[in-house]
Amino acid sequence: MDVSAVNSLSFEEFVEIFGNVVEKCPLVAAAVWSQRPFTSLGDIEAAIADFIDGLSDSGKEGILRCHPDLAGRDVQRGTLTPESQAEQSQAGLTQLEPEELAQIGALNAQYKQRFGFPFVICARMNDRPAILAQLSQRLGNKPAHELLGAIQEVKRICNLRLQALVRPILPAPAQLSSTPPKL
Ligand SMILES: NC(=O)N[C@H]1NC(=O)NC1=O
Repeated sequence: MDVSAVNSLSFEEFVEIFGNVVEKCPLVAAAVWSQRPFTSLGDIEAAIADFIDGLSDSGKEGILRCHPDLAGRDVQRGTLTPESQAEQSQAGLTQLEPEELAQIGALNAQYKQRFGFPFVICARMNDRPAILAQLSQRLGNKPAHELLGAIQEVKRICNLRLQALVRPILPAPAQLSSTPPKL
């Protein structure tokens, strides 16, 4: 759909379609709907980013806590959202060997113990080794720094989900002149 089609959606339709651009947080879509008309895909992204940035730390943590663990219980149970399923599958996280599952499970638990929210990373922009390396590396971050870094990842995931839903505005085609240029 293009941006003008987005602008013509009712509140209910908008939340139905955009309710999971931030995982399990339809409130984000509900909050930005009133900012229509949007001028571009980037404009929608910016409205969402502004809303998230305006949340308190506990609000940001709430957003992170709505994310499923990577290669976690929801993967095993088949209860991921369709978006998360596609992302985790693309990063190779839905078909891990038992040792890899145990390794990522232990690191996820350590991360959650340290920061109080699950490890979040844009799976589509990383492969399995990069995700494991980031998980180990980010465990060493200071909590305030990690909260902001994790929220950046939420925005990356959101941007890719938005791109799957909205066509960017294409530049208008150049006008063809009917009279040949004078030489
Ligand atoms: N925990 C976590 O990062 N979850 C996610 N990342 C991603 O790209 N999709 C998700 O559901």
